[in-house]
Amino acid sequence: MQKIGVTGGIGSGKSTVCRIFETMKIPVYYADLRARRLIEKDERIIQGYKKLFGDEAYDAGILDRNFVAGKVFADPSLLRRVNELVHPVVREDFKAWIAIQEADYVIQEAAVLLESGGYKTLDKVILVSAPKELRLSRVIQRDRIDKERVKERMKNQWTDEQRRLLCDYEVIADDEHLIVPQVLNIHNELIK
Ligand SMILES: CC(C)(COP(=O)(O)OP(=O)(O)OC[C@H]1O[C@@H](n2cnc3c(N)ncnc32)[C@H](O)[C@@H]1O)[C@@H](O)C(=O)NCCC(=O)NCCS
Ligand SMILES: Nc1ncnc2c1ncn2[C@@H]1O[C@H](COP(=O)(O)OP(=O)(O)OP(=O)(O)O)[C@@H](O)[C@H]1O
Repeated sequence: MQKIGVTGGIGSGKSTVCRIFETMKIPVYYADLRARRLIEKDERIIQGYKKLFGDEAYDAGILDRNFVAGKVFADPSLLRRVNELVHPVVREDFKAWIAIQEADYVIQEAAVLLESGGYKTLDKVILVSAPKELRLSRVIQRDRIDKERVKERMKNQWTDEQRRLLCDYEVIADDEHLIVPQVLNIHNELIK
């Protein structure tokens, strides 16, 4: 079974694109979503996060995400340590998930798939791109989050130019291109 990555910056439209693949019965592993669960369930991550941020990072088993986000996105070395804790566990979880899927191909959706090196075990990667300013305004509107906080995350992610060098396909998810036909074209290529 082919393993396909879908990546792109914060607010690019990855999840929207993946929902279109899902309507064609393609299973999608949402790495950010799974990571959120694993950060509160996997003992190796919990112990690691407590070491880095103190026991108070968790309240009744629930991670104080705002507190941790405020620290890691302002400190690249801390973010690296957090990534080193989380990404191997996500990779392991993805492997177990694949084992129970049945389809022509499966998708892993992740914002930092290239940055993390996770793409190396995948067959093809699709980039979902949109201009930075548009991504900013989408996330601010969707999450009611402060502009500076979104920018901080962007600083810790690659640019579309960097991503393009490693990706096999691109879905342009700006205000001018329709995404459904682009997704259909890629799907047809993949099932050939
Ligand atoms: C810092 C944390 C607690 C913030 O939680 P929060 O609920 O605010 O964000 P969430 O996890 O839903 O991610 C939202 C978006 O932030 C960006 N983001 C998240 N983690 C990272 C990262 N390690 N590097 C760059 N951008 C990131 C992505 O665009 C992502 O889609 C959390 O993101 C975290 O622990 N991240 C590190 C682990 C990780 O890399 N997870 C995601 C990929 S597997
Ligand atoms: N092609 C598009 N045209 C207009 N709006 C879009 C388009 N694609 C996505 N959006 C909107 O932009 C916002 C971000 O999209 P989405 O949640 O799919 O992005 P994402 O890349 O998964 O984001 P994140 O990395 O933050 O999880 C959503 O509110 C979504 O409805």
